[in-house]
Amino acid sequence: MTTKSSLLKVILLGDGGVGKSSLMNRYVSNKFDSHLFHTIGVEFLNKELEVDGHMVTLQIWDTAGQERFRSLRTPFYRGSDCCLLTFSVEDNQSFLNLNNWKKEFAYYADVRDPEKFSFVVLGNKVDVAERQVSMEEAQRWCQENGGYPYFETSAKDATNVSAAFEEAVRRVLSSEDRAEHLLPTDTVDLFRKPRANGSCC
Ligand SMILES: Nc1nc2c(ncn2[C@@H]2O[C@H](COP(=O)(O)OP(=O)(O)OP(=O)(O)O)[C@@H](O)[C@H]2O)c(=O)[nH]1
Repeated sequence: MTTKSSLLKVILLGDGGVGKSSLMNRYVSNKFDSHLFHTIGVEFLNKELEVDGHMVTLQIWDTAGQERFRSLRTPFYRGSDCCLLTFSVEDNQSFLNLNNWKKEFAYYADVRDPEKFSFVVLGNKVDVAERQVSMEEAQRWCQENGGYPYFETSAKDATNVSAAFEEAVRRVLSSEDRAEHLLPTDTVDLFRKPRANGSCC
């Protein structure tokens, strides 16, 4: 087991109101607020965890999904190790918009090959009775877009929230340039080069 912790940046993207802030708060603080305000710009929280023997400091960036905050969020995409594309299963438009979110991320994060980047897709609010997006539809979209892992989550009742974030870490650690991600958190690598499937600041 490694004793030093690696720093990984994970970013949550998706339409306003799909539950990005709620997923982050559930995962980091194990709390849920049914009256959250919209995020303005970006916010981030850190969480330490161990995945398959690796100590990791996960830096989770929560972004504003509303279109009017686009220019405030996009500068923070660069350097992400994994992107959690989030929609709400009770809102079909938020599912249809996943393509736009993927494109926006790839453009501003300077990702050359989105099929190889570590995207994970979250269908949130599975606790609601009336869904507009089926699990099969979402899985099909993931298959057609590079075979991204798909998780049906609920920030409200905590379904699959930890599993989704842990999968994000596994994807990054098992990616081709794994060694690059194992820098301890107290190290600044001045020579860090842009990754083949992503970018860094
Ligand atoms: N039923 C249910 N409601 C949820 C869930 N997750 C979030 N919500 C509710 O959905 C609303 C929006 O949640 P947020 O977490 O603020 O959504 P967001 O994606 O961060 O929104 P922006 O900040 O505008 O981008 C809030 O009222 C939450 O309480 C969930 O899993 N189930």
